[in-house]
Amino acid sequence: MDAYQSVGIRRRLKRFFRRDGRALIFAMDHGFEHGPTDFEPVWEHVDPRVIIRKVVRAGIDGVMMLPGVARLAVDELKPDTGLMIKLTSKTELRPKDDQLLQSQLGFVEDAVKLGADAIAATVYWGSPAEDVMMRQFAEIASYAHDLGFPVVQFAYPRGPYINEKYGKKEDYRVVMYGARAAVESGADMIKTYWTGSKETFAKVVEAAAGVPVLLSGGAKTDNPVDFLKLVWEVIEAGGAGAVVGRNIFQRENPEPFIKALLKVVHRNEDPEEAAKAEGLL
Ligand SMILES: O=P(O)(O)OC[C@H]1O[C@](O)(COP(=O)(O)O)[C@@H](O)[C@@H]1O
Repeated sequence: MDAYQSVGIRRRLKRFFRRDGRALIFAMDHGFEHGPTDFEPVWEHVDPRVIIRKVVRAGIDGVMMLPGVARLAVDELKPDTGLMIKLTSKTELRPKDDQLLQSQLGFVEDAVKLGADAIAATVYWGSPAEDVMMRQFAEIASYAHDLGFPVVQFAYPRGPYINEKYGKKEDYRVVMYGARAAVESGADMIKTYWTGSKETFAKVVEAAAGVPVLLSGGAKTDNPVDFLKLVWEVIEAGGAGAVVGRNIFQRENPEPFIKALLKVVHRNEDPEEAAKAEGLL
């Protein structure tokens, strides 16, 4: 018979993933990680209530945010919207070299009190501060699992040695390495970078050995169809979906775009067809 924790982890993961095993999750931790200037393209979205109301109305599967934003905006969520609370971040105010460390800013109990369904933390694999983040993730994951909560690792390789040896953090060998390190350190869901092709992203998915790999959205694309095509390739490569921030909240009217994304993620719809159906083309 399964331990209570295992049942809890399975049940809470289902709040994000539909029967197809895929999810589209909205990322809303930028006010801290990048600063409020990230919202300048559509300033009204700086109020988390405003943008969370829109993404929930559009049918998003889950949302990710820091504890303080959850306190402001969770009333906008539907009962079945998955809530992911991230417990680490860093500001862009600290010295550049220190930005290769994500620090812990909240605790597992805080996420539990807020009604989280999953708990997230970032590890910058390859950073000079990798050791600190490994320990941080281990402590968060161990306690979260004890309480029956799944843990999500934002596995973001970055550091001087990576650039020296591989040239860029998006090299598939690096991304694949980070995803595998996330699996081996106990992650139940992984978010990472696009590797440039379906073939190489498929290797990242394979290296994750069945732990769902989701795309980290990245900077907003001018043409929304370009992002829809990127997500389509992720799904074709075996990815489990995407966690998207700027490509949603930096668009004036994000709802049709989200609905098109949901068609691509959950119905394998052709990106241009999905865009047309939502009036984006
Ligand atoms: O590491 P970067 O490139 O600064 O981006 C970090 C941001 O990207 C995310 O992981 C995903 O958001 P985006 O879709 O805007 O890239 C956010 O959760 C996080 O704040």
